[in-house]
Amino acid sequence: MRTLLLVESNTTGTGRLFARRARELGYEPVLAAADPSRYPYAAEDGVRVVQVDTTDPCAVLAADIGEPAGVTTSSEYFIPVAARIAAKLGLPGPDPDAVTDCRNKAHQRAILAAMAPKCTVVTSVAAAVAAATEFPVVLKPAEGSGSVGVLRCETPESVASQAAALLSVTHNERGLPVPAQVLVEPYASGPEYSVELFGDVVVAVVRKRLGPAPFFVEVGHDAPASLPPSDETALADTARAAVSALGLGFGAAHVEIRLTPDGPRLMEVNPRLAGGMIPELVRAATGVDLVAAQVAAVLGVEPDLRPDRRACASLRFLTASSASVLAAGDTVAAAAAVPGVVQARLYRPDGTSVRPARDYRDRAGHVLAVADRPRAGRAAAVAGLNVLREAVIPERETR
Ligand SMILES: Nc1ncnc2c1ncn2[C@@H]1O[C@H](COP(=O)(O)OP(=O)(O)OP(=O)(O)O)[C@@H](O)[C@H]1O
Repeated sequence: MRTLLLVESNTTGTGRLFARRARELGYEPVLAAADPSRYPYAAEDGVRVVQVDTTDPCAVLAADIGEPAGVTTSSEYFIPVAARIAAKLGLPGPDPDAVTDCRNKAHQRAILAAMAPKCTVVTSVAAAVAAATEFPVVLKPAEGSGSVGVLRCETPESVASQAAALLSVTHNERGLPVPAQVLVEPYASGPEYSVELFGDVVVAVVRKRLGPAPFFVEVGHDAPASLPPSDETALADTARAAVSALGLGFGAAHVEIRLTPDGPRLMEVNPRLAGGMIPELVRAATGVDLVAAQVAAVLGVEPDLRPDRRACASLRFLTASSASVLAAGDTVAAAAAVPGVVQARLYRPDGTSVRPARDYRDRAGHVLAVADRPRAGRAAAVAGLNVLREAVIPERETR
């Protein structure tokens, strides 16, 4: 049996699509997982799961994984392990050292200094306060994703408390150790975009919408970004240059860039597909299936990156503005029935508490809309979100 080995998966968003796309290409997915209970979709979709210590490439190779024809992951945390396993098996994949280094933001900033905000890497609260000379600054952990722990700070006091909070974290949400390093950077102003690259092909430039400061929660995305061609070219050139400088270039890369008054400034290069349903957004806008392309690339199959449409797709995520509880009622069906909306979802069951969002984990659902024109796409997504929002009941109204 020809198999695709998935080394863990993301738990939200596009995780289960990797297994589905493998099957569509004629390969059977096998999911290696330390804790299979994270992935209810595996049982629902009949995906074979092998329980193993996925932090150790040798342990995975020694497990009952058959003879994979390709290896990949949709989880940020396991990109280096998947790359090492692919390399050991002589299968297509990214350079393991390049993806390992890339996951450390301090390393990234050192390589990409000319393209990114000036960054100081600190290991103590006092050093963080000393590094914050002009406000606002942004503090963030050296390793992480989904904007977890990323905070805009306006005062030395908030720098001190955020640095202390970040330095007290020793393990990430998967229980893996994280370096005791914090980045302190000047705040770069301007709208933010992501360039969705595949190899050196720009598949899409996406406009990112953020929730209220001091957090950086992605609350919406629009594709295409509808920029003047010169700005689009500047973003694409910056993304390609960054990926190349980091020694990446295999498969998908998700490159986040702010367009500041002084030109493009890199926020981050991710050596993977975008999360946050962006691959679904890109597929709705262009017809290019980035998940299928990534699965094809690791299997050594030519990925199909040809767009077959020019639609305008908009995603809007559901968040709460005060402490709330979810009660779906008929809101999902009602939001899905809004003209232009092609997908509406709530992520958690009735009765789940929802707090104002600090990072991606606090998002409670989303709406995806498609239209012929950018403004119509955005309007449909907002209209759908307004309907879905009725599922979020402020706690004060439930007392
Ligand atoms: N120096 C900065 N100036 C302005 N905004 C910043 C800066 N650094 C980070 N941000 C904002 O915070 C967001 C998250 O930062 P970063 O990408 O480093 O964290 P992350 O946890 O890897 O998030 P993600 O997985 O969403 O990319 C950025 O997309 C950007 O909006």
